[in-house]
Amino acid sequence: MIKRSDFPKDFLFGTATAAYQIEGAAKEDGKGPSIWDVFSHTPGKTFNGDTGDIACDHYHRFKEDVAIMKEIGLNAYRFSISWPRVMQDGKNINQKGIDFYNRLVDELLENDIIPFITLYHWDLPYALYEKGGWLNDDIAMYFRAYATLMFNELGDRVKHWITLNEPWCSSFLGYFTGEHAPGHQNLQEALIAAHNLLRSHGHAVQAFREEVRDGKIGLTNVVTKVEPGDSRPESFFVASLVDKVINAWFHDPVIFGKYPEEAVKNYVEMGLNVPDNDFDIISTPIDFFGVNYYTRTLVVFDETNPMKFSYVSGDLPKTEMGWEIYPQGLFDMLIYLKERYRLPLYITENGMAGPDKVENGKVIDDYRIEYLEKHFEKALEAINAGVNLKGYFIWSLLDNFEWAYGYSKRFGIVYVDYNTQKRILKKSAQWLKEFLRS
Ligand SMILES: CO[C@H](O)c1c[n+]2c([nH]1)[C@H](O)[C@@H](O)[C@H](O)[C@H]2CO
Repeated sequence: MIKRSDFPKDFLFGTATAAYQIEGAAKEDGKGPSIWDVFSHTPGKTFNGDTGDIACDHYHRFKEDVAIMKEIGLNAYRFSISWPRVMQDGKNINQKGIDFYNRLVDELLENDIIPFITLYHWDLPYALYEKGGWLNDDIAMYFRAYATLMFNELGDRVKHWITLNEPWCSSFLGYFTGEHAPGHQNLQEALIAAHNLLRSHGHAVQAFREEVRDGKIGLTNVVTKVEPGDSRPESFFVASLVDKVINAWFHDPVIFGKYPEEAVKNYVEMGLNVPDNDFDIISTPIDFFGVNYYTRTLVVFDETNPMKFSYVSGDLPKTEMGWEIYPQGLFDMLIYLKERYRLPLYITENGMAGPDKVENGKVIDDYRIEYLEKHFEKALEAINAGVNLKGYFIWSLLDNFEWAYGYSKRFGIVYVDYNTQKRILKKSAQWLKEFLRS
């Protein structure tokens, strides 16, 4: 049985959340609309028409939520800042919004919890979307100004920053598949958005070096073990390409100053233009990568698809998201990232959606305890294999707004009754509390 004492003494165990998924107060104290406020209010875009208008009401209940982290014994907390809450139109400063984050940071520090801030977790100010959003090259300057503001406001107390959460999702789900805000379906736009997200990342890192000299800054990406779903050589080929797009497209430019050539060639052969400017800014040195790992990805060759591949579902046990439970993939990808990029790593998200039900006032989520235990074991195995892994943030502290799935998927170690906003520590939270003392 794995114990906390098996991990390095200074290893961080935390939970992760995001502003739009938990805060609520969507129009309070001067907050402006984000693309997710508009997208979730657009009929048909989210399960049941769910929105983040109230969510977990964390904007008003943050002290209670910090107290829960403290009770469990967590020593770190990753959260995101709502850009339109602190700059309603992406430009003008909203002091009331900034004051909320000052209160949250102070509450965390008073409870000996280290804050990790994500500057962008998908909630772009709608006013900037109306100026072209991630398709407008000027967005990098707006993002730099926003980042500089937050570094100046919180950088005296917050020493760990993440520029972007999963730019792959923001660009490919937001501009190609259309599953996420702003709901475009254009692969060329996705490539332009991806590049402007990376340019914005680079500008924020440059601003950070000027404003917070004693801090650490990184980038969090989707990381998934991509494998062929059958034994055809063509499937091995497309799996290698998909691997480059998901696992290298947003890592390579930041470290090597260029996109993975195989993937560039594939896009060019499709008649697409791959942006190639500002790689010197994009590759401004960072201090760590954040790793969001949940599952593996199986792909097969599919000539009926313009992209020549299709996702397929594997035979392993799955979570409520339909994602296979595959802890070995975490180990494999941590080793891959270490050997390719040689940077310190934090697991900035790992967790599962479960069929969580309240019975007699309790939520018995043994499946989540098993999931976490198996992934903790693989993280420790990676550390013992030489990976410089410095922390692990469980997704998530609270059940929350799961984007297009609305409130139908529960990832929290703490159950949220959305009718009453009552929090109930699930069995997994109790297990974690014991683990952190072991
Ligand atoms: C393949 O999973 C992705 O890496 C991923 C999973 N998740 C994420 N990214 C996002 O960062 C969170 O906002 C989601 O709530 C969370 C759970 O879906």
